[in-house]
Amino acid sequence: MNLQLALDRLTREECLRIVDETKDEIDFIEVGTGVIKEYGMAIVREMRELYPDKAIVADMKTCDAGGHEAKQAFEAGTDIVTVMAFSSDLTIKDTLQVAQQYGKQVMVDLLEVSSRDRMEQLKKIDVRLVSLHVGKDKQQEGNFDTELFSLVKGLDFEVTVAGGINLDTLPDIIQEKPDTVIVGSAITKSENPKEVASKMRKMIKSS
Ligand SMILES: O=C(CO)[C@H](O)[C@H](O)COP(=O)(O)O
Repeated sequence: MNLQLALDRLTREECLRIVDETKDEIDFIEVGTGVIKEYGMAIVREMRELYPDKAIVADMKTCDAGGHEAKQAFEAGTDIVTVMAFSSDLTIKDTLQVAQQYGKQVMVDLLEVSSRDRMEQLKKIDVRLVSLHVGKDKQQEGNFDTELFSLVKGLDFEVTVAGGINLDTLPDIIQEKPDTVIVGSAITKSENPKEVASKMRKMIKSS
């Protein structure tokens, strides 16, 4: 199981400081959507140059022009791009095709998707990696709930999970054995990001 650090609602300087502090505790660096909107591909390129051996996720949250946006992010050095599950199949297929050309991956974000039919369709178009996700605004009604795992039960996806995950909720999530746990604010907004990331890493790696 991997730990992915999500960098959201942060300045470039804060992103660089937090990654520097936590780099030994995390497996993936996620450059968040808002950070990309602020700094563009330049910050993805900068992370690639600073951390050549770390896996980088560009949280593009693409919902159209999939091939073009994927190419932008892969050219900047990312390993994984995100595309929304509610997008047209054509958008997802184009994104997958570009990822294949670069030898990289696509993570399909399941934000607001609750239908097993959609999951079956995603399987049919060869989606491999999905993200069970409770969005930032939706977190006002509650953080990631393990009930969400029912959406992917019995389907052969690589599964990541995200949505307000913290030290208290992590143990129940680990029980469900996702491939990757994505954590943002519980680490980035804490007084000691390294300490929180380190505790999470220990819990994840000892499971
Ligand atoms: O994609 C995101 C928001 O849309 C975040 O990266 C993801 O939810 C993880 O951050 P947090 O732990 O703060 O919820």
